[in-house]
Amino acid sequence: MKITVVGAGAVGASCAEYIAIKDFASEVVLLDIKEGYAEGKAMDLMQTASLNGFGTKITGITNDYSKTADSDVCVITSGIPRKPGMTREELIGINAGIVKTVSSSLIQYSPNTIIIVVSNPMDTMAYLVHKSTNLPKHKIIGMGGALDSARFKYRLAEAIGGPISDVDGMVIGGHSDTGMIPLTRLATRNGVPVSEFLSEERLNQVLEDTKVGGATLTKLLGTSAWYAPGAAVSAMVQAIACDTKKVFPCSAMLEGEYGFNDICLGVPVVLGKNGIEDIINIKLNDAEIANMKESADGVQNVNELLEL
Ligand SMILES: NC(=O)c1ccc[n+]([C@@H]2O[C@H](COP(=O)([O-])OP(=O)(O)OC[C@H]3O[C@@H](n4cnc5c(N)ncnc54)[C@H](O)[C@@H]3O)[C@@H](O)[C@H]2O)c1
Ligand SMILES: O=C(O)C[C@H](O)C(=O)O
Repeated sequence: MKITVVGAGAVGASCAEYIAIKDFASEVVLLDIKEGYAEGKAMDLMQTASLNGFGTKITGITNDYSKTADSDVCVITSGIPRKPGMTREELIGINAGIVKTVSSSLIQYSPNTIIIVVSNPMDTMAYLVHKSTNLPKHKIIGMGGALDSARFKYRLAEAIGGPISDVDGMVIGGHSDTGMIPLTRLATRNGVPVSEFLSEERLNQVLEDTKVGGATLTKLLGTSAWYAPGAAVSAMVQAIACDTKKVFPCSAMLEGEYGFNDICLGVPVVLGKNGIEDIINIKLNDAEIANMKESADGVQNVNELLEL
C-alpha cells in the first residue's frame, strides 16, 4: 500500500507519522513544494522507526510527482492554514489554486488513486477536486467530520467526567465554525443517551465548544492544529488501506442524499478499499434538517467563489 501525502507541513507530517506508527502501509511519500523540506521531515521521521517500531518506508520529495506514481491513496494537505481571528473560508483565494494544481498532478501519475482532501476551506476544496478531475465520486473524500467528532467526544467526556473511550458521537455538516452539526441527540455514554448525564445547558456548551474547536486551538497555537487532524486523516487512510468498513462522517459529493445535490458536505459514510462505499442516510429531526440546510447554504456560498 503506497500513500502519498502532499504538504509536509504540520498536518502532512503528523499524518505521515501516525500512518507509520500504525504500521499498515509499506510506503509513505511526503511531497512539498519547499526545497528539501519533505526530505528533511521524512528523514527525521525515519529516524524514529527503530524507536517507535515501524517498518513503513517514508520518503521525502520536492515537487517531483513521478515519485508518487501508483499511489493507492493521496492526501492533500498543501496550502496555507488560518491565523487567529480568521475563518477557514478566507483561505480560498490561495488554497483553491494550490489544490487544483496538486490534484491534477497527482492523478497524472496515479489515475486510480483515492484522494483525501484536508486543505481548507475543506468542503469547497473537495468540491473543487470533484469538478477539476475525472475521478469517480466515491474516490474523493473530504476530512473534517472525523476530526470534529473526535473533538466532540473529547468535550463530551470532559463534561461527563468519564473516559473518552466511553462516549460516542458524531458531527455532520460543513467543516466550518458555524456549519458543524454535533448530533447531541444521538451521542451516548456506553449506549446511554448523554442527556441522562448532562443538563441541556451543559450539552449546549459542549456543542458550542465543539463547533469552535479549530478556532480555539488556532488562538492558542497561533496557527491551526495538527495532531488531531493528522490522527483523523491516518484513521481514514487505515480504514481504506485495511478495508475495515468503519463509519466516519466525511465530506462526500451528494446526489440526492439528505436532499442535497452537487455539493460536498459532511455525512456518515462507510470507508473501505473503494473509498466511500456507502453514504448512510440517518433520520434527522426537523431542527437537525434545518441545521443541515443552513450548513449546506454556507458551503454553497463559498463554492460559488470558485472559478471552475
Ligand atoms: N480539514 C481539516 O480538518 C483540517 C485540519 C487541519 C488543517 N487543515 C488545513 O490543512 C492545510 C495545511 O495546514 P498545515 O497546518 O499543515 O499548514 P503548513 O503551513 O504547516 O503546511 C502546509 C504545507 O503545504 C506546502 N505547500 C504549499 N503549496 C504547495 C504546493 N503547491 N505543493 C506542495 N506543497 C505545497 C507548504 O510548503 C507547507 O509545507 C491548511 O489549509 C489548513 O487549514 C484542515
Ligand atoms: O481550524 C482550522 O483552521 C484547521 C482545521 O480545519 C481544524 O479544524 O483544526
